[in-house]
Amino acid sequence: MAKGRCFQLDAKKLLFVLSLAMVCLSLYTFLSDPGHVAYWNAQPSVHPLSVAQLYRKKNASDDMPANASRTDSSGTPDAMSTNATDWTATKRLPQALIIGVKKGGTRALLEFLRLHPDVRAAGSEPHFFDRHYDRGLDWYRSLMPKALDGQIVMEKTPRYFVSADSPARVHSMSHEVKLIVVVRDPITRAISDYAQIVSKTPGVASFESLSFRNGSAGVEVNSQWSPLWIGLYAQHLERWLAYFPSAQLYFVHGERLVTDPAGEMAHVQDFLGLERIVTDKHFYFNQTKGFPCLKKPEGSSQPHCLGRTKGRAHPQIQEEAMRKLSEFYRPHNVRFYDMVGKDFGWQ
Ligand SMILES: Nc1ncnc2c1ncn2[C@@H]1O[C@H](COP(=O)(O)OS(=O)(=O)O)[C@@H](OP(=O)(O)O)[C@H]1O
Repeated sequence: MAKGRCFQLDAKKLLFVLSLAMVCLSLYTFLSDPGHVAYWNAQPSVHPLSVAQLYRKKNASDDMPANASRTDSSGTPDAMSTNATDWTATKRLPQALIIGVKKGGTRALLEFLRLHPDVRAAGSEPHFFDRHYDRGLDWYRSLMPKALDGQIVMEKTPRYFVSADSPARVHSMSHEVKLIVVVRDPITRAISDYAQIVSKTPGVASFESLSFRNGSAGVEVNSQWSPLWIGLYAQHLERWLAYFPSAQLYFVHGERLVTDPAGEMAHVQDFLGLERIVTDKHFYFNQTKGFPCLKKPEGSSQPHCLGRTKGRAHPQIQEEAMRKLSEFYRPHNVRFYDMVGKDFGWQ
């Protein structure tokens, strides 16, 4: 009888141990399934390290960041991540915009910024706030590349700077968005704009004849002509300052972006709160092009210069016209320097 009871107790213990083992086994199987881990890591996935930091850790021996090694064709991180389930890339609205100016060097700036592992940028100009606003924010978001938490999403549309509706619309998307404007001597900018017009519309009237018209007080500057009107930076900036504090805007010196790209990029990275990863190591001066080019652009290991539409030959403008335009822009430029607290040195 006692023997039988003892056997009954042992059987109970055995059953208990077996059940415990089953529970442990199920728990182990559950946790080691990546699907479940991904579930627990479901977005928003906040990684304690920025992509730049992870990039450096993993590529300590390689001094050239190239987004290509981190993304597949859809822009989804792959090869770089040590554990793919740590990463959840999503499409987000931009936190920074290059809003202008047309012909200021906006494409160059965007391409330079794309070298940064913490930047994800839309390739073409969305023109959302000036032309396609009625398509809605979901449409706009769909144009953005996928980005990880910690990465800054950006786009460039130089028309925004001069578009009357854009400041209010951008503000209603985000009060905190960072705004970058690449500015360049308004006269050179106008000539660059004109060179583009000529390339698209051969036979167009001369720059001089479009720049001036007969007014009541004799020949006057035709400030309504778009290439000249865009250069009235102070006037356009006023509209943005009605919505955003000046600390939220950064003005890139367009001329210096050509002569000292790394120096300008240091300021831009600081403004965006990024580590200074894009440096002089990334640029070389291409004598044939006459501009700085990239040693290894995003998505390629080959040196790359911007295309033929960037760095066009400018027509020679008559001295008298240059003098009059310089006189015309002087007070506008001075006002602009006062507004931004920086003298760009345009004559
Ligand atoms: N690295 C590099 N390579 C080539 N071009 C460079 C570079 N950096 C600045 N720039 C200047 O960029 C000018 C074109 O400006 P944008 O890109 O803003 O033009 S656009 O508004 O998008 O059409 C373009 O103007 P143009 O020289 O008049 O063609 C260039 O002067």
